[in-house]
Amino acid sequence: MIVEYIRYRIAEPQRAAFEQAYLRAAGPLGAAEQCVDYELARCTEDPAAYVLRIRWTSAEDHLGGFRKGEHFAAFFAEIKPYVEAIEEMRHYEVTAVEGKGGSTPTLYEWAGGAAAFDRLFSRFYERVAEDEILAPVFAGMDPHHAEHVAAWLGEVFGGPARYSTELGGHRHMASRHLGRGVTEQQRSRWVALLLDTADQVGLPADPEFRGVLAYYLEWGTRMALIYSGPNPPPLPETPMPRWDWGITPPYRG
Ligand code: HEM
Repeated sequence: MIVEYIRYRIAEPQRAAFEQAYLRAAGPLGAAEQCVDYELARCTEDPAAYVLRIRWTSAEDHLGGFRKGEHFAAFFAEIKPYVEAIEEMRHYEVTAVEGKGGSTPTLYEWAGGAAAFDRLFSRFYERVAEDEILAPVFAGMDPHHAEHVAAWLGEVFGGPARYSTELGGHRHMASRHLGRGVTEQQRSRWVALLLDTADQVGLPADPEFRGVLAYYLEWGTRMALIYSGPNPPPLPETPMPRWDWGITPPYRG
């Protein structure tokens, strides 16, 4: 991913036409498979100053793909009159300094922090031990298993990086499922029992949180099934997944 910044200086008489032109240019720009997203911002202190920010899948995709592709002509036809007004047009690499602010609580905070995840998984594995479908799968389980899975989900939901720094990280977690031959029946029972336990231990029941929780559990258990099966993919060397609210941010009415 690469970020392109284009800075314009547009005098007052042309501003409305300039923004209208970009509204039309946004059609072909947004249709391009090389374009991740884009925004045009106007400076509040100096309204002649505009910055167009476009995230491209890569600089090569931008220059070789988009510029030579089917959408460029329609895009450029709209913005051509303003090329002279460009003050800067360059690609930037995002550094390690990036992140989210505190305007939206993390899923971890919303759930109730470490105590909530510990409560969820300690109760869950008590119930697993009494469940005829799941008990055999976890018969030889590590005594710290519930605590480790709580640390995993806490980190994935935006909490402290304990699983990746102290407990082996993404690769280790995936490796713990290798060769276990988890069945679809076991997987779906795991999900159903965990969601029911979330009710039992009083995790937030709002649609947004529960929607994301169910989304994560469906994804995670299907990944566990794949890793436990006969042809597992290579173990992940990537950082742990980080889950977010996606298109359903928390409702605070
Ligand atoms: C979202 C879904 C899942 C998550 C987040 C998850 C998480 C984990 C983690 C973090 C570990 C390693 C614990 C450690 O570091 O000691 C683990 C191990 C294990 N998982 Fe999962 N898992 C999921 C789904 C499943 C499913 C569906 C099954 C089977 C029905 C399963 C069976 C096991 C077993 C048997 C182990 C080894 C337990 C032990 O000996 O300690 N997992 N899981």
